[in-house]
Amino acid sequence: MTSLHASDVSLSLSGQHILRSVSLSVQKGTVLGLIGPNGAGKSTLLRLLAGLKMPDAGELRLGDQNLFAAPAHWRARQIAFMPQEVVRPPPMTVRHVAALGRLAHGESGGVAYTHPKVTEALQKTGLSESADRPAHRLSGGELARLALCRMLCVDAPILLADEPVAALDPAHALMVMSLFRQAARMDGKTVVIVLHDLALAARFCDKLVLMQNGAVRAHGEPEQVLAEPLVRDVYHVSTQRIGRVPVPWDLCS
Ligand SMILES: Nc1ncnc2c1ncn2[C@@H]1O[C@H](COP(=O)(O)OP(=O)(O)OP(=O)(O)O)[C@@H](O)[C@H]1O
Repeated sequence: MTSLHASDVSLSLSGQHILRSVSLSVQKGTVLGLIGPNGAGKSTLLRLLAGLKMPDAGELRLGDQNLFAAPAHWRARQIAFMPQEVVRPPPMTVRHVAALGRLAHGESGGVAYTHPKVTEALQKTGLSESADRPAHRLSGGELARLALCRMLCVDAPILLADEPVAALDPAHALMVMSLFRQAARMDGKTVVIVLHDLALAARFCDKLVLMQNGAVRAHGEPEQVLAEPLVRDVYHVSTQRIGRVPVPWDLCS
């Protein structure tokens, strides 16, 4: 049930084609990286996969269930979504903000606040010691980890995260990418992550979808998708390899 599929999905906004016949599948227990240049359509596609926006054409399915035919409260328990823009929360403790993730299960107040999933998510995101701090005073990177923590508190089988490591230092970025991989491998979650860091994409994702101008330019194993000619053509950069991991090196004219 927890595989996620987009079939021939298209969307126009303000008269512009934003997504053009996009198809992809993500299997349970795998991490899919969604990569591509700024404006390629990654966030828009992720919002569609989360059921937050309907396509003009095409179909989105969770297993064999049409995403938009299912009730919203069912979707809220199946899919946890971390948006690109992390909003500074009102004056509440870190644990209170994390516990908002339990609203998907109709849980609030003390039930949510003391839920074992909240304690576990705080620990996994390195926020246990900050649990009683005011969340609105956190740094940008700490806020990003809190958004991730709240997403984990939902305990949904599908995790969709839009640039979850963009604001993180290298240690926390590695920790979060390991966390996603572990969620897929150990807990059988279905994970889709929007990423700009090609090295992290190569190392931690099972499959990559490379988007360009609202369409899928390439999809498959990281080594195929991150082949030098393709990266050069789409991103206009050359790469140097550290082992099998490509690192953007120079701008190409
Ligand atoms: N409401 C809207 N109306 C018109 N155009 C929009 C709207 N929302 C997004 N777009 C356009 O759709 C395109 C894709 O945006 P999207 O945010 O999905 O790209 P992205 O690949 O996530 O980019 P980035 O890497 O910069 O975050 C962009 O050109 C953007 O300007």
